[in-house]
Amino acid sequence: MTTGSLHVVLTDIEGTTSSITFVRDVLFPYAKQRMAAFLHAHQAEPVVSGLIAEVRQIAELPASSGPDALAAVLNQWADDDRKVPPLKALQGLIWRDGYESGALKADIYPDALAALRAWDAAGVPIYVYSSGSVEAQHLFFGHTVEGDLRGLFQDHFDTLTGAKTDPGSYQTICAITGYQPDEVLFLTDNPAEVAAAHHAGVQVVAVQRDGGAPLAVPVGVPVVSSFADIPAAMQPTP
Ligand SMILES: CSCCC(=O)C(=O)COP(=O)(O)O
Ligand SMILES: [Mg+2]
Repeated sequence: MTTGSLHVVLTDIEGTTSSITFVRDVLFPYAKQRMAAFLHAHQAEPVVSGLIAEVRQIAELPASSGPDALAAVLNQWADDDRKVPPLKALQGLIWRDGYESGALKADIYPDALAALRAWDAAGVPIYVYSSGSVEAQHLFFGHTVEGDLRGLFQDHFDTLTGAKTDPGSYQTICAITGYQPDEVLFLTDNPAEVAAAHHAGVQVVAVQRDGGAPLAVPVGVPVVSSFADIPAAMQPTP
């Protein structure tokens, strides 16, 4: 743990700022139920057709595979919570309608919102790193139960920057944002992400929400159940 040397926040979404329940029980089913129809309707559009080509390549499907076969693969990936970039991008495209119609409203833990607002007010830059696509992250924070929160964030990263379980991804984010790893406070609920960021030299606080099973984290990494419990020595300053 360091004192007074943290100058930027990098946060995960699902299980950290916001509940796993909303993502798994609301967002994922919403996309799953609409995946086949979405592919049928939009397969000729350049963005969607590029994503379909990626799915075919990753799943080793023939070029003749149609929307129903593709949707079956994509929905299985979603059920397995695979963080495959074209799946995450397609989910984001499908969620757009739900957010814009008001059918979807993202949640955010009150303690997370309070801390994010306080850091932002103090001039601490806040970045998001989630497996959800950058597009999905904008939609998520643009349509929360607390209104449009996009202004809190400096920028967003997704798995196009690299897997969240790869230490190199955190080094890439540091290079892009211009911070040294030990200046970055990363918040996440995922032990594999904790380990990867810690390995990269990033300062990590593990977040364990809703009384889940104890997180196995490297020695010295604090585990909190609320952003309000982030140790004073790890509070970022501008
Ligand atoms: C941007 S909201 C959707 C979240 C999502 O699709 C996901 O896979 C959650 O991943 P995270 O890295 O935020 O735990
Ligand atoms: Mg998470």
